[in-house]
Amino acid sequence: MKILHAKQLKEADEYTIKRQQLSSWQLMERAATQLFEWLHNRLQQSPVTIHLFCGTGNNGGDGLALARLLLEQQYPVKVYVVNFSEQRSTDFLINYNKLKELNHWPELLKADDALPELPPQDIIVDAIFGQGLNRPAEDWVAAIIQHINASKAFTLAVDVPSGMYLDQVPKEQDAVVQANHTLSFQVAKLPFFLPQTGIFTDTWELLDIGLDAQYLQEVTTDMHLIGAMEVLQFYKPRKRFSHKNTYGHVLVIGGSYGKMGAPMLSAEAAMNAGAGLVTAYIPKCGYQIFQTALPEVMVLTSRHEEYISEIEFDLKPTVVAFGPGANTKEVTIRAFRAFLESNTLTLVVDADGLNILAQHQGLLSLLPAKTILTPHPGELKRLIGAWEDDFDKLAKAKAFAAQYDLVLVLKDAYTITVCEGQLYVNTTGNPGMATAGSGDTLTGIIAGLVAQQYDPLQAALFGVYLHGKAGDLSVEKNSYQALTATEIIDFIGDAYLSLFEG
Ligand SMILES: NC(=O)C1=CN([C@@H]2O[C@H](COP(=O)(O)OP(=O)(O)OC[C@H]3O[C@@H](n4cnc5c(N)ncnc54)[C@H](O)[C@@H]3O)[C@@H](O)[C@H]2O)[C@@H](O)CC1
Ligand SMILES: [K+]
Repeated sequence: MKILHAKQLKEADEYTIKRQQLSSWQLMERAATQLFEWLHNRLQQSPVTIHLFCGTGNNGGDGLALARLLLEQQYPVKVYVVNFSEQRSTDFLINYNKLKELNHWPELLKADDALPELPPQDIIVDAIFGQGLNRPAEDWVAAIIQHINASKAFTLAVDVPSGMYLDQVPKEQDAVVQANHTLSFQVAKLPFFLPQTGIFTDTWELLDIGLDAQYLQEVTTDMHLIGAMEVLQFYKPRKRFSHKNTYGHVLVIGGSYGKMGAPMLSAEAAMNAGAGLVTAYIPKCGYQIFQTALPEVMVLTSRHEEYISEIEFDLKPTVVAFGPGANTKEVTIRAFRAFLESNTLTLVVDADGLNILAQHQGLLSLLPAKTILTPHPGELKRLIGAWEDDFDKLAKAKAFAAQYDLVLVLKDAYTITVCEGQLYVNTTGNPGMATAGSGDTLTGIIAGLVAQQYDPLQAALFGVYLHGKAGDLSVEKNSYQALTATEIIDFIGDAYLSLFEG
């Protein structure tokens, strides 16, 4: 699914109005009807007081139209117009008049007005600002937002929590509505997925308001949401007439004394993701434990007992995953450099591999095209330097990925993969996955997919999706707290199966 920029969302509106021969008021009515039905389905006429805070633009217009639909069904409704501008939008005015025709007069809120009481059992609808926000709210409007946030009432935001921008982080956090749920129109918004802005709504969902399908299909964007539908488009079914060599050979290079679990998790995950063969290249001290714990995995050892001292092997892997548990000893760095100088295989680099690249940035130009790097925020900062905010982080990540022709997987609550100027936002995963070894399993899954002939970008997108889905399926049985990396591996199979359910 596409994620659109504010300008494109406006265009989608305009095309819809033109092609479906609607008035803009009718489109707003569609939006308000969807909002109404959402609430009505849940409230079933229970007499809960609904406080609607409406701005003077179209977001406010949505709020006023919703208030009318609620009043028509006898819901107790209190409407406040946050009167921040005398320039009221046309559709705001139409809906304002329609409300008055029902003999309902909204309360106008201006600077210094007393604010209404908002008891915890009531519902607040936030329709102050939508996508049109283009500067910080004035102090008295921010005070209304703070008043909403101080209430324990359930807060439902219309389109976006008021104060949230589509393309920047708000300067003042407390001038943004803290929504319990957001009902957003048709298309997902980038700030829902970023750590600094995603915090303004606990949950969100999209309401289909019938925007022009042709426009949505044809518009080109650089932001994409990746779910089951998207990964199924490049899913490769297993062939009946095939053998283990059909599905490639992953070589996992890593491990050091005390950190042998990391490459074990990667190797096992690569196996479960479907690689034909997996070999681990580790320091000698890990030999026995590897051979005992993972009978499917072949093992080569480096000469040193406790860490990788050279990388020399006499086999032809399809893909190399370097880094899990590898350590950053000088001798390991030298071995990695020598390996990179002659390597042409697709590479996945994680953990200490990323730390080595961050410390020795000259090595970056030795990476083959479309090398997959999988940094968590700390590793990313070491690689690309500090950023001002999440939007700046994405801009810097794009530039870095372009400079070295990388597939850059930015691990986070919503992992974003960056490649050739495009952002791919993953939709699976949960906070239980913030646990030791989770990243090592992701590295293994991605390598396992490259082995099966997915191109590096597809492998990264599919790998991130499967990893998150495995985590989601696992918490259904295990809870967030008890989720471990090993369980993520155990659920890779269920994650595959879930692609074909419903
Ligand atoms: N296809 C869609 O996405 C649809 C959008 N609709 C609604 O329209 C909204 C966008 O409406 P608008 O463009 O009118 O904008 P908003 O209602 O978000 O903002 C109101 C206006 O206030 C002004 N403004 C911006 N920042 C301000 C500030 N800090 N203080 C005071 N004034 C400020 C701007 O001129 C802006 O146009 C969407 O968020 C959505 O709720 C719906 O009506 C239905 C269709
Ligand atoms: K809003």
